[in-house]
Amino acid sequence: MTRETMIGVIGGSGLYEIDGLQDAKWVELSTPWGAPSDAIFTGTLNGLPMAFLPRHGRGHVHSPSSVPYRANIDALKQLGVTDIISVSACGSFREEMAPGDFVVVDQFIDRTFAREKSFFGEGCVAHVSVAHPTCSRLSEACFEAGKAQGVKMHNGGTYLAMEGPQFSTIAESKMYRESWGCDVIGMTNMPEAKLAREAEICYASLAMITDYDSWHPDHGEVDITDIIKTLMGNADNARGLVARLPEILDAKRNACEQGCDSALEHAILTAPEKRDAELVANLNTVAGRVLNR
Ligand SMILES: CSC[C@H]1O[C@H](OP(=O)(O)O)[C@H](O)[C@@H]1O
Ligand SMILES: Nc1ncnc2[nH]cnc12
Repeated sequence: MTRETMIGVIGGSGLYEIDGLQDAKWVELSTPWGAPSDAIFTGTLNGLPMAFLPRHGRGHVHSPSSVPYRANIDALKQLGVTDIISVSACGSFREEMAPGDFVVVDQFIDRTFAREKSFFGEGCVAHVSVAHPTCSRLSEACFEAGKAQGVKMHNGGTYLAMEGPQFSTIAESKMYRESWGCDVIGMTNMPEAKLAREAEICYASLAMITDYDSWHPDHGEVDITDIIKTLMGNADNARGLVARLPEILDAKRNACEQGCDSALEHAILTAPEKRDAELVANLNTVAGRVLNR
């Protein structure tokens, strides 16, 4: 099955707008899961359709715990987004992953606990695999685009998703780094990546390193003022990286070889006659492909 590529960029802290889109407009959408974080900026970038959504809203209104993750993914899917690039500010647990570097994340440890994590539930139960939570084809494209942009890129890394909003204690930071083998830490990629998989959208995560969290003996504790300074430079590089994606990604593509866009094929366990009609109606955008056949 060939499909038209449409890129969705979720901009994290410091990335609230992108430029260079042709025929650009802000689109307001509603979803069964509430309103998305903000209106979505749509247009084409060098011939490729693109949608940009600031995760925290313009002006940074939503905290990591209150970002409407389900509404964001549903709204991007409504627009026809096939590939999500999630851009996030992160702390680093590795000396060699320095502030200013980007990491193409390929694994997560989810320590969040105060968020809705699934579109499914009572009356329509589904279990998708997130063993490989990011799309390798899309991640590779981000890695190449970052290198072309001149950013120091790291290919692969484990992202610890914490609830926040406070940063970690030194004991937590050392545990995530030494015992759990994590590479970076942030507050937002979970449940975002899980929801993108449930919605059958390819997902890649670009972690922009802003600090060394609190484990590093020479860097002291996380300082939000330093983070913001680093974010300014990072955000320009993130915009540059995104602008290079149309040179790398095909405008039409085949089904995802990894199966991101068929994740729901056998995932729904609830028998058709036992399904909750209201939930099924709410799932129309994300799971209509399998529920309506
Ligand atoms: C600006 S420091 C903490 C803040 O930054 C990250 O946001 P995002 O992932 O949206 O870039 C982190 O997760 C926290 O929300
Ligand atoms: N050290 C850190 N911990 C959690 N989220 C972050 N975002 C940026 N730096 C972070």
